[in-house]
Amino acid sequence: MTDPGGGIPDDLPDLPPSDEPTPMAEPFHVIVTDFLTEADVERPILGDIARIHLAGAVSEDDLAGPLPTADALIVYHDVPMLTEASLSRLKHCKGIVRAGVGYNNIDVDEAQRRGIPVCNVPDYGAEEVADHAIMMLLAVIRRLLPSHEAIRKGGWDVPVVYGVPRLRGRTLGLVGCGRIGSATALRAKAFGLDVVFYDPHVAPGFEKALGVRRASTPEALFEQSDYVSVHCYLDEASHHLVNADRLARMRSGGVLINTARGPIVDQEALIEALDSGHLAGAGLDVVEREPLDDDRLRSHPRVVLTPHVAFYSVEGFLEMRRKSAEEVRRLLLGQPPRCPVNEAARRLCPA
Ligand SMILES: NC(=O)C1=CN([C@@H]2O[C@H](COP(=O)(O)OP(=O)(O)OC[C@H]3O[C@@H](n4cnc5c(N)ncnc54)[C@H](O)[C@@H]3O)[C@@H](O)[C@H]2O)C=CC1
Ligand SMILES: O=C(O)C(=O)COP(=O)(O)O
Repeated sequence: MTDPGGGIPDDLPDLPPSDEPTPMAEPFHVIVTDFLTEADVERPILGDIARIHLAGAVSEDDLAGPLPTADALIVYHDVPMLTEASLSRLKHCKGIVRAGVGYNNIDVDEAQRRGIPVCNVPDYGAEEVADHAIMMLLAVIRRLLPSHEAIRKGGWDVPVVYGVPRLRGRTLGLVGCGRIGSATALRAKAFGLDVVFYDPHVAPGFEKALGVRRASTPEALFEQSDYVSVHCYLDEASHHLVNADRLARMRSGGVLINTARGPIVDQEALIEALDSGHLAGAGLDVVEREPLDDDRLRSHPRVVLTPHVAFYSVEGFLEMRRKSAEEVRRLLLGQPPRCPVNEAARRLCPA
């Protein structure tokens, strides 16, 4: 897929300073596993030391041939999972860079066992995702799509909004309050929402600094919330964290927004809560299996869907590509990486 808003940015970094190691006679081999169809951003950053191969893989099998030659990988999201099978094919890989925040599509533990450093790009599109979450909340609550559809069909259907609640004074619960959760909290406060979060890993006192409240358990969060927006990462602990029991604890007429990862929400439980009327609606940028294969969600009148695009802006996407290529450059040259996610990568950082 080609980035529709892509192109070469004006502010690409200068060529490497002359005290860097001399480029090798035999260039490194960087494989971009999926998604990209042009390396116009990556080549100016890596071209003096590496050849870039766009594998265009849509399944792990597609990577079987190219992987043994890789000195580094840039991984997007189209390959469903970079598992042990793929990692075992890497013979001299100096590092894997996930071009994005969530690295749940890479078996990081297996990479660790093999001593392969893994890094991500955690800082390129938090504001876009927060904007997207708020947009979805507003669209669901203010019934944007039914209104729009009615007009498209020739109507001017005022009753479509009857029953819409006032936003100010309601409570938004955030599951996870890291970069994106915090950015969503700040936006929600500007709308007059009371914000509460559940996040077992953020430091005490964080809530005061942000001007929000903290719930001590997921149950407490759901019980206090009219609306819930999901912003944690996907791991074993957060898989199906949003389940039937917790949805039932939400105030009636609630709305669930998920811009994080589909499997954090039990999709069956969500559909039941929508169909029973307990939930007034949902906004989903991510679903359990992508692309969406469930017609009940696709055609649901109170669900707003987008195809995993919350991160996207022209500027954010270019920033992510540039930061990914710069990280690969550091790994290839044996320099400390900027954003290590496993111990093998952290070991390259000075103490
Ligand atoms: N839809 C999209 O386009 C995008 C989605 N994402 C997703 O959003 C997630 C969050 O991104 P950031 O805020 O940048 O990450 P972050 O690492 O800054 O924040 C994640 C927060 O979730 C918390 N957390 C982890 N497990 C939890 C649990 N079981 N319960 C409650 N909180 C928990 C962590 O303590 C952390 O504070 C990413 O991991 C990624 O999956 C990220 C970028 C774009
Ligand atoms: O950066 C992230 O984590 C994202 O979700 C961005 O989208 P992707 O995962 O690349 O489909």
